[in-house]
Amino acid sequence: MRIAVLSRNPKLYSTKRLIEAGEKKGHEMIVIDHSKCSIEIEKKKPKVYYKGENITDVHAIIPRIGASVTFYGTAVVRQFEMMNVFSTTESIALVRSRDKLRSLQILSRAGLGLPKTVFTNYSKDVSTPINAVGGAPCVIKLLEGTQGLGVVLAETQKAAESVLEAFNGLQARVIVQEFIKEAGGADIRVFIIGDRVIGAMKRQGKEGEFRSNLHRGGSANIIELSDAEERAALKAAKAMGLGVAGVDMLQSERGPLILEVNSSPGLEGIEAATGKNIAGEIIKYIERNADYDD
Ligand SMILES: Nc1ncnc2c1ncn2[C@@H]1O[C@H](COP(=O)(O)OP(=O)(O)OP(=O)(O)O)[C@@H](O)[C@H]1O
Ligand SMILES: [Mg+2]
Ligand SMILES: [Mg+2]
Repeated sequence: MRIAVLSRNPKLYSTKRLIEAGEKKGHEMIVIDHSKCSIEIEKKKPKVYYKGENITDVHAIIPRIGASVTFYGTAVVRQFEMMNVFSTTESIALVRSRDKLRSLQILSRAGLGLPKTVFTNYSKDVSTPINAVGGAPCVIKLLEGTQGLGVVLAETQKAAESVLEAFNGLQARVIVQEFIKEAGGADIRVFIIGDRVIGAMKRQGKEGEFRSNLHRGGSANIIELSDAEERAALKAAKAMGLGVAGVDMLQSERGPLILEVNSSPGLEGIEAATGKNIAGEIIKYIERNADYDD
């Protein structure tokens, strides 16, 4: 098969690993920088151009679309779908996953445990949303934050109110969320491919840090999931329509609580923590699902 990894940087760990894993299984692997593609639309003849070349003979794509290029990257993925190319991430699911609020709404409908979350339209009344999640301490998150940036723990009612006032005054979109103290600065990342859990790790924030993101200095270890955690992760990925997903959850007194579902989950942390060939599993997923005759 000819498989394209949509990635802006061929040197990234995840991109390199996917290329390596695909080549090992005898596939022709190429990297396409989606931000440099152009899209041609006319009756029944969808085309993607990259570096002046019409891309015609790709059997599958693996989108690795960064948060800053979601709009254009999704358009390129959608165009490949129009060309009947199999994508490990459907464009519609990619869009869904990039909106924290929309994601939480979908997960809530699926009946999944979530930290209680409130969203208002830059409301001047800041005490009501804070009280609705149980008052301080509470978490205030920028909707478009990533890698733990834009996630604030407000420890007192006064701090929560002034942070929320500041964000609302700047017209920055934020959610106010119940703080899950018993998670102890840790979360669980579950890596899902198809309808199976491929690996899971527990990430612990560094001393004195409530955010467990590896980018914020957290550390990761392999973990055995409980049945409830495994079920919740699979259900979350399914509700979002993602075939490849990184589900983040907190362990709480009332069971697993889903934080978010990532559509381009990184491979480095999870491969290191679990010692598994996750890139190889993504290639196998393509082999099972892409339409291709030898
Ligand atoms: N409600 C909460 N209660 C306790 N801890 C939380 C809560 N929300 C987030 N955290 C901690 O903060 C970390 C970062 O939060 P979150 O995953 O929501 O934002 P993000 O990592 O910036 O988003 P993204 O993963 O999209 O980049 C989580 O991994 C978790 O450790
Ligand atoms: Mg996160
Ligand atoms: Mg994320």
